[in-house]
Amino acid sequence: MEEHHSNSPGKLITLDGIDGVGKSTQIERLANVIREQGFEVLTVRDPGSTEVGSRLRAILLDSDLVLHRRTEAMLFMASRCEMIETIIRPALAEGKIVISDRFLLANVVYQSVGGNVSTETLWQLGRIANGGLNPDLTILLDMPASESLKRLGGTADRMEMRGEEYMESVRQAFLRELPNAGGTTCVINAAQTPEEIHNEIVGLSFIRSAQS
Ligand SMILES: Nc1ncnc2c1ncn2[C@@H]1O[C@H](COP(=O)(O)OP(=O)(O)OP(=O)(O)O)[C@@H](O)[C@H]1O
Ligand SMILES: Cc1cn([C@H]2C[C@H](O)[C@@H](COP(=O)(O)O)O2)c(=O)[nH]c1=O
Repeated sequence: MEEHHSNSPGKLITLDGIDGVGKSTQIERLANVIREQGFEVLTVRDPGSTEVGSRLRAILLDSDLVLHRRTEAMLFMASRCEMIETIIRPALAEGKIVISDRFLLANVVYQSVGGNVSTETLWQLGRIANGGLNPDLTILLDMPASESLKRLGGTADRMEMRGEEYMESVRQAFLRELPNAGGTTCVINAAQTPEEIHNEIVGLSFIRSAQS
């Protein structure tokens, strides 16, 4: 399968990182800034953003189903495939800026840690499921799991129930696997105020050049 970044007029930006680092908070701010520059922006959530993706999200995160780790991985990939083919690709073809809350990088790190599926297998399966679509920019928000998990309220989902040690291992895997995400990548310290993080994101040369 030929590997290519989105070669459509649009751009695919993804934000990722362990639970609680502040992805949703930053995506909202970033989308507003890019819209103010006159671009059409679409935000999506992985897993989710389609009917089947929302149903798979419920199965994956909130059900008590026991899943083999490869089953878990491929269900996330199935959700992403539907989101790419029915939502993301058409938006890119129309020249929109698509910002995704998570993407294949999360799949590789969350489903490889503590399981018996290698990162190499997950990258290979995930790239097939994505039809070869890579992000143009991946922003990794990074901070210790011991701090990010303090920010979470409510009922823990399947991944959060695996505990702090698992989440810190996922954090380390994010840092290790980021270079394989394709396109431009960057790490931003998430242990700052929302404003400081936002200013770093909008200051990225990729973001500034997309606006020029
Ligand atoms: N820079 C920050 N400093 C302190 N608290 C923050 C910061 N950014 C977000 N928060 C708070 O942390 C919580 C999680 O934020 P947010 O939902 O944006 O994170 P997330 O990475 O999307 O989380 P999840 O992965 O669980 O969806 C929210 O209560 C939010 O208000
Ligand atoms: C895309 C993707 C996500 N996950 C995990 C990561 C989180 O714990 C949840 C998603 O919920 P959030 O509100 O975005 O934090 O699912 C995963 O394990 N594998 C994936 O491919």
